[in-house]
Amino acid sequence: MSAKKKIRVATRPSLLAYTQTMQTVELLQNANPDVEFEVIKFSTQGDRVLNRSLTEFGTTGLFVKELEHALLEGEADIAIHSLKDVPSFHPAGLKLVAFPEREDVRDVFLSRDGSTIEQMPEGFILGTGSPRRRVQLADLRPDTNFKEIRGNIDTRMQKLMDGEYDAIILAAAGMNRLGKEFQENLLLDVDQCIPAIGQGAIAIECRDNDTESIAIVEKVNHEATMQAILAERAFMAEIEGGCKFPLAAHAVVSDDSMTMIAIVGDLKTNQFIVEQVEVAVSESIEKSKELAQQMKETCKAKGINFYL
Ligand SMILES: NCc1[nH]cc(CCC(=O)O)c1CC(=O)O
Repeated sequence: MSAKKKIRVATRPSLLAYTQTMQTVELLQNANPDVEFEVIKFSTQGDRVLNRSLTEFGTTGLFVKELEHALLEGEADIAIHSLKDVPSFHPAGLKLVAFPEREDVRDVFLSRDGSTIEQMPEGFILGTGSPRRRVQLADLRPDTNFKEIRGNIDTRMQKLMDGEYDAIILAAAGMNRLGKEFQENLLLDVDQCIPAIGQGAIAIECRDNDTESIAIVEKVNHEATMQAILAERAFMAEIEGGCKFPLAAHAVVSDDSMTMIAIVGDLKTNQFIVEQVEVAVSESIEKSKELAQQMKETCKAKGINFYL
């Protein structure tokens, strides 16, 4: 009998990254019972990786570079990412192959005392570093005092409990994957706070010439998820935006139709524009790009400067 095929899976070591990698490996294992999967953690430390990848891949994608480097160097066969962290520019030789079914796409408004956003006291302190969350929350509650926050989910929740903030915002997907419970009424509707491009989705990346790994990985792809996120990312690439200015797009595919709701804004003034389209799935990529162009024009006409 021939030896079992073995696939080396690259993950970041953070609790969320590792947990969602293990959950994705379980899907892969069920779909490929004869394959053995070995998970390898690649930390962000190490000058060799950092120096090389910074010049090779530019300055975005801080959470994916080490893993992509491991793929290119043949130290791993597949890499598992939060799609939200994967920039639209894609390095040569690699391919995003599969996107398992998306988790909850919504953001959670996590307050220290369980109050909803409507119930918060005047001038409450909200911890978020995301321009996307900031402009939308400022719209819902113009009296919000924003304060920068960093760190992983546990760190952020601890800072909330310590009283540094009255509320914070986290993606429901991360909370769910870590098994952290929260009040259902703290979930923000998609039209209250449009999620980030790719939010709630996992991307599995391979070397583009590694047909064997690609065949194994493709089995866990979820078609409707893939169509939706490819449309969101086409929109993002056309806008040419990262996470420095307020940008959001969320697509839902159902049967042959796709709806997309998107915002582009200006962090200086908290102004933003919202657009919604419904198109046939067959033209979703094209129409998403058109929407991006059209929104850029609207911003120009209204004097909204989103390139900062
Ligand atoms: N920017 C960090 C990040 N990247 C992916 C997730 C988890 C949720 C997801 O997979 O979309 C988070 C945390 C958060 O925004 O709360």
